Amino acid sequence: MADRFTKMHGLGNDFVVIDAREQSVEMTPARAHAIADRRHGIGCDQLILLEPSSKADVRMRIFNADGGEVEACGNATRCVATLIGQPAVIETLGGMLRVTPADGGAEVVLGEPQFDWEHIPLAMPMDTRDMPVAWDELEHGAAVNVGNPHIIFFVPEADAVALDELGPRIETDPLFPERVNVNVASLDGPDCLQLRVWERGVGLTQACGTGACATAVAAIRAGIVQSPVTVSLPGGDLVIRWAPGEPIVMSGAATRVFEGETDWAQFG
Ligand SMILES: N[C@@H](CCC[C@H](N)C(=O)O)C(=O)O
Repeated sequence: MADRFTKMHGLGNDFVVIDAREQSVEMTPARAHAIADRRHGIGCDQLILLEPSSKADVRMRIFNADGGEVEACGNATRCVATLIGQPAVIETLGGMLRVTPADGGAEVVLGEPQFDWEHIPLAMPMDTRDMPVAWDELEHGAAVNVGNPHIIFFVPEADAVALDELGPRIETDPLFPERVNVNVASLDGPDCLQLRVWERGVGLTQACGTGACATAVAAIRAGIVQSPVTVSLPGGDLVIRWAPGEPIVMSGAATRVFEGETDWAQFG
C-alpha cells in the first residue's frame, strides 16, 4: 500500500504532514531529515506526524529539517487545524493547543509565554527582558519561550541584518543548551512589526508562527507596541493577541498544496 502525505504551508513555511492515525509510520530523526531534503526527498522545513492522543483530539509531533524533534510549530498548527476542520485540542511536546479553523486559515491559542531563564532555557541566570549579550550588531536580546525557545533583537531595519551569518552563530551558542530560534524585528507603523527568523534546525524560513508570537510578546512587554500586533514576515502577515497573565492567540493563513503518495522505506 502506498504511503500518503499532504504538502502544506503557512505563509511559505512548508510541511510534509503525515497522518499516522490512518497508516502506521515509523519516524526517526534520520528518516525525517531525508524526507525534508529538497533535492533527494520531498522537501519541507518541518515534517509533521499526526498520531492518536489519549488527552486531546490529536497528537502532533514536529521534526525540523535537520531531523530533530521539537516542541512547537505555530504555522504547522494552523495547517493541522484546517485539516481537522473544526475546533479541536492538539497535544504537542510544548503543551496543549486549542485551534479553530477560520477564513482560509486558523486561530491557535498557545499557552502563556515563559520568561524565566531556566525555562528558555539559558545556561546561566540572566534578565530575559534585556540580556547583556552581543553578536556583532545584534545586542541586548529578549528571550521568550512560547513552547519552544526564542531570542528576539529589535533593530532599526530587520532586512539589513546578516541573519544568514549571525543566525547559525547565535543558534548554537553555548548560552542556549537546547539551541534557539533567532528573530530580528523592526517597528513598522503603530502595532506592526517586520520580522525575519533564523529557525533552529532549519535556517532562514519564509515565516515562523512561534517566532511571531515570541516577538509580539517581547514587544508588548517592552511597551513598543500594543495588542493586537500585526507581524509581517517575508511570506505574509500574522496577527498576535496577548496580555500579561494570558495565553497567546495567533491568527493567520494555512494552505493545502497537494496530496502525495510515496514509499517511506526509501528514506531509510
Ligand atoms: N516554523 C515554526 C517553528 C518550528 C520549530 C522551530 N524551528 C524550533 O526548532 O523550535 C513555527 O511556525 O513556529
